Amino acid sequence: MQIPFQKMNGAGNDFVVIDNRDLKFQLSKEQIALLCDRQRGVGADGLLAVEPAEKGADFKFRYYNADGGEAEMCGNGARCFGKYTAALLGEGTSLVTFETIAGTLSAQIIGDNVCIAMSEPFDLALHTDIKVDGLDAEVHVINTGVPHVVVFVDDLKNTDVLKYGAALRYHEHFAPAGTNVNFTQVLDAQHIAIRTYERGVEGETLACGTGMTACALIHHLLNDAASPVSVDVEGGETLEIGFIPESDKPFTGVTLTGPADFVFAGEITI
Ligand SMILES: N[C@@H](CCC[C@H](N)C(=O)O)C(=O)O
Repeated sequence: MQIPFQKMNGAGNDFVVIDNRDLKFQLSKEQIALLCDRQRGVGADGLLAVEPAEKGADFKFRYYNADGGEAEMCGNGARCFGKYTAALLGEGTSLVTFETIAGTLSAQIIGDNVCIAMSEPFDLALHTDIKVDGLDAEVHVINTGVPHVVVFVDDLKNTDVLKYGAALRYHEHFAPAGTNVNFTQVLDAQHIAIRTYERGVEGETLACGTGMTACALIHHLLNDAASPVSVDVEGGETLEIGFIPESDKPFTGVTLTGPADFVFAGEITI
């Protein structure tokens, strides 16, 4: 089977994007994992497929992790998907809507950046009693489209993201679905840095959009940060999270703004 693809990058989180509007590709988990394999395939943290909308939006968004498993949403992927599908709709398109498992979202193209209107967060739990050996820090939980754990640390650079990330990702509390795990350091009231262990990649990625959203929102709840919060990611970029705090639910109006870049286009036979 020959598959034309576009390789894209959102703040160092990279994706294979395929146009499947005619649903001609029915890829298995193994085939998706092969496309994402950095030695045997194109290489990426995940695969995005553009499919026809079913609920009135412009498109349907499908996201698969590098292991071939489908996830509900991907923040950096959503920015890449927004930029890719805006180009499909024609030059000058600045707003695209798409259906994800986490709800219908929109992407606004603003110069080189893309701003995603995110789904309403849920499953918020601050100061949980979840513990892992050797990690002396509180664990906070929130779902920003996919499940996330947030741990505040004083020394992000020297935090063992792989060890503690894997311990929390596979913690019985989150079984069987598992969770993504973010370590975050407060730089100042409006500025944090994060490193993320991603479920489905089973390692650290250079950025995680839903993860930085989770960290910024919990930074607001615990430390009273105002909107927007700037977030430094391991890939070197700084992105912005906006939100409207609510009295009767965690947040509305959550936005994720950052880069989305075309890297190269190609065709692969699998
Ligand atoms: N890279 C992502 C999140 C992708 C999904 C995640 N690995 C999961 O399985 O929940 C992002 O930018 O949000």
